[in-house]
Amino acid sequence: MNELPKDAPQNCLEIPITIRFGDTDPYGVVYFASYFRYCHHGIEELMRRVGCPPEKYFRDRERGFGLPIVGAACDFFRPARYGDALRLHVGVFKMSLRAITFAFYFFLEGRPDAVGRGHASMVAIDRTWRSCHLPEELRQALEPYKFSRT
Ligand SMILES: CC(C)(COP(=O)(O)OP(=O)(O)OC[C@H]1O[C@@H](n2cnc3c(N)ncnc32)[C@H](O)[C@@H]1OP(=O)(O)O)[C@@H](O)C(=O)NCCC(=O)NCCSC(=O)c1cc(O)c2ccccc2c1O
Repeated sequence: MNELPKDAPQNCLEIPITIRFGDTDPYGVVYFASYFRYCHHGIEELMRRVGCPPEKYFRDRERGFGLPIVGAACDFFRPARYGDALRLHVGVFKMSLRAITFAFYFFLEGRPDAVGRGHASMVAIDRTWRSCHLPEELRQALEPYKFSRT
């Protein structure tokens, strides 16, 4: 997403990522699909941090809603390898009444510039799998992590 700021804003949540052997390709470089798993991990950790646990909010049978991913993309600027210390910064790039776009920045220890950057969008759906309003308490809880709070 071209509109993503180059640098991670200050109000992101920072999460250490352990690179597992199985996350890498035959050259020991983190495989692209693993980054998407790290991104989802970032969403889960952010939701936990704001008091909206993913196990309750991803799929709530009682209230009848879910939060599927409708789009995701990542750019990779430098390789990360097995044994590297990776840090993920996750924040909310955009949030409307029905959809949230999270942004992700990956950093390696000792490097100021992100080695990878990406985004993923979730849409609230109702029991009929049509979009509906996000739970208001989730929107409010994520507000402090929005990139620009206008
Ligand atoms: C989810 C849909 C049913 C939405 O379609 P619908 O027609 O009802 O809604 P709109 O198209 O009008 O969109 C509403 C709202 O969302 C924004 N939006 C839609 N698509 C995108 C997108 N690609 N990127 C960004 N934003 C998007 C749109 O602009 C509107 O915003 P407003 O601001 O205007 O309100 C339908 O899209 C659908 O069924 N999609 C398929 C979803 C799917 O199969 N995904 C595959 C992966 S599933 C997955 O990975 C997954 C991950 C999880 O973490 C889950 C957690 C919990 C439950 C399920 C999960 C899950 O399946």
